[in-house]
Amino acid sequence: MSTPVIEVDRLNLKYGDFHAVKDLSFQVRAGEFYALLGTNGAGKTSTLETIEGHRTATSGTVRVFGQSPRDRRAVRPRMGIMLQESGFSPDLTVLESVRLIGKLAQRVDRPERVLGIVDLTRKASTKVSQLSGGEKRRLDFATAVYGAPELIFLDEPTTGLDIQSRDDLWTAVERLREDGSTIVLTTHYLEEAQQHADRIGLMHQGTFHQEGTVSELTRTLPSVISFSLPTPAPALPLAATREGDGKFVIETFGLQKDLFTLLAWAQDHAVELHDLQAGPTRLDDVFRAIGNA
Ligand SMILES: Nc1ncnc2c1ncn2[C@@H]1O[C@H](COP(=O)(O)OP(=O)(O)OP(=O)(O)O)[C@@H](O)[C@H]1O
Repeated sequence: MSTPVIEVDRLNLKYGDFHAVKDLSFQVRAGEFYALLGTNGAGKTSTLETIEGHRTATSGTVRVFGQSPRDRRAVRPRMGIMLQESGFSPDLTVLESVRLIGKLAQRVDRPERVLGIVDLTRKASTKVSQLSGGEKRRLDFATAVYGAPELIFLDEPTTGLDIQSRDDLWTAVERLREDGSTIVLTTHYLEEAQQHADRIGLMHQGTFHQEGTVSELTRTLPSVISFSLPTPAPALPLAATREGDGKFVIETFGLQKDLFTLLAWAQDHAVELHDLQAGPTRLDDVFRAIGNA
């Protein structure tokens, strides 16, 4: 098997007496989409900054493309990093900023192509200071896209973007993946991680609370069926919790079977189930469960 793109082995990070990352180990393989998620202060940024070469580990090892991320000349041109704030000079135009990205990244590309991908072609000669928040975010995305790097870090990439821009960003990311890029995402928009990530590392207080595919993370919690009933209604065929406004919730590890039982019962009794919803656990629920663990 080929060398993983990222190897983190028993990483520890301390800020003075505070132990922010504790014995963390994980790997990201070539072409994989890995989401590093977690509660506030879990240690995601500290971990990513170490992988990106901005921070030195207190102990443990981090390898990127088999090399130390501190070896910037070897590693840096192969990674594109979209930070939460890129800090472009407000006096530069969009096109000048993209050219600067290219120089710093040391990757070959055409700035006009990159402007097209981030949908800023019409703003090429606009100064950065005059861009809207969403346009600035799309310019940040250009740092990750320029020269289609092998490894791409996306830190809260869709914050402040409208739906169209979000869809466009994910389409661009999927295209980069098709061309073989490895993606590492951090986000608090869990549905985006659920939709796009192959594997998720879920951090809490410096370590992994869970790590695995989306279905491995969500299968530990029951699926949910919810509906409202007109009153009066015959007795339900399954145990359900009654919430306010005539709403019922069934938690189940046998979603298909229980849904069938419920629908057959409704059919037999000519009962109409209002606002019927049924689905697997969402990542949000896995997160909420951390607090209850
Ligand atoms: N330079 C620093 N000095 C001292 N403590 C720090 C420093 N940077 C981070 N920390 C602490 O380390 C812990 C982990 O921080 P980190 O920014 O890595 O978390 P995070 O998972 O990215 O959080 P969030 O989701 O809130 O951005 C936090 O408790 C934070 O207060």
